[in-house]
Amino acid sequence: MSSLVRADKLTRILPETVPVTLVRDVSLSIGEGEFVAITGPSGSGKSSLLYLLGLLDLPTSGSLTIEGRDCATMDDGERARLRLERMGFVFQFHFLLPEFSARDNIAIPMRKLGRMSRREIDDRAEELLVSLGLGDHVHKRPFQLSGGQRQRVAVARSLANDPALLLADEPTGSLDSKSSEQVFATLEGLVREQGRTVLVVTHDMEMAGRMDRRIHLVDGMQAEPE
Ligand SMILES: Nc1ncnc2c1ncn2[C@@H]1O[C@H](COP(=O)(O)OP(=O)(O)OP(=O)(O)O)[C@@H](O)[C@H]1O
Repeated sequence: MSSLVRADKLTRILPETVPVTLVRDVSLSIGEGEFVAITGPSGSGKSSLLYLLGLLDLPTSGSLTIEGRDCATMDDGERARLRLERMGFVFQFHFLLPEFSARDNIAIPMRKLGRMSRREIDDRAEELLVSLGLGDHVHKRPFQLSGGQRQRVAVARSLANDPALLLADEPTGSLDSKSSEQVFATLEGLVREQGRTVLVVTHDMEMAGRMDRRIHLVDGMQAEPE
């Protein structure tokens, strides 16, 4: 299995008067098609690690390669391009634009990438919605959808540019148990049926147990899962 993400002693320290360590010496390798949980107590650095792996934050030291490319040598524009082309993000809150339909929300990253015609973009957005069981909701706006449906639209949006890596930060954290299960099943399907690579920050040990493996953090450092 080739390594999609490789981190070596990744460390992020905030340069406050008293420096704050968010992540310290995390080394990992994530292969294509893996479904990986990032777990740990509240405040252990899970989101901070995900932001580093997703190039949303920069490490203080250590190295990170994505698809064999050293991220330290990239400028802001190159990192933004890599995120847009190769990564998808899902957060605890959906961050859909309220005035746009489900389809038009999904179109946004494709328009930004600028590789397809408007027609192609609309078709792909609809296909993504259909593939996630949301074919009846193409033209609905976020307020017309349930919490779980909105989050699945956010998952569809994260897939818009066909990312190699999907990063999700507590994607079921604000959902009821039924919607959580649907969103989790959607993410699981992306790995098991489409061979995508998905990293999920989660507090939910039952969900983490259904994934391929766990990266467990305590005080910003890797630890054995309890
Ligand atoms: N900008 C910041 N300034 C100061 N401290 C911060 C900042 N960002 C994060 N922290 C602290 O760093 C630690 C790690 O935060 P992080 O959000 O990564 O943890 P987490 O494991 O994702 O937590 P949770 O499960 O509660 O979301 C926490 O103690 C947090 O309070």
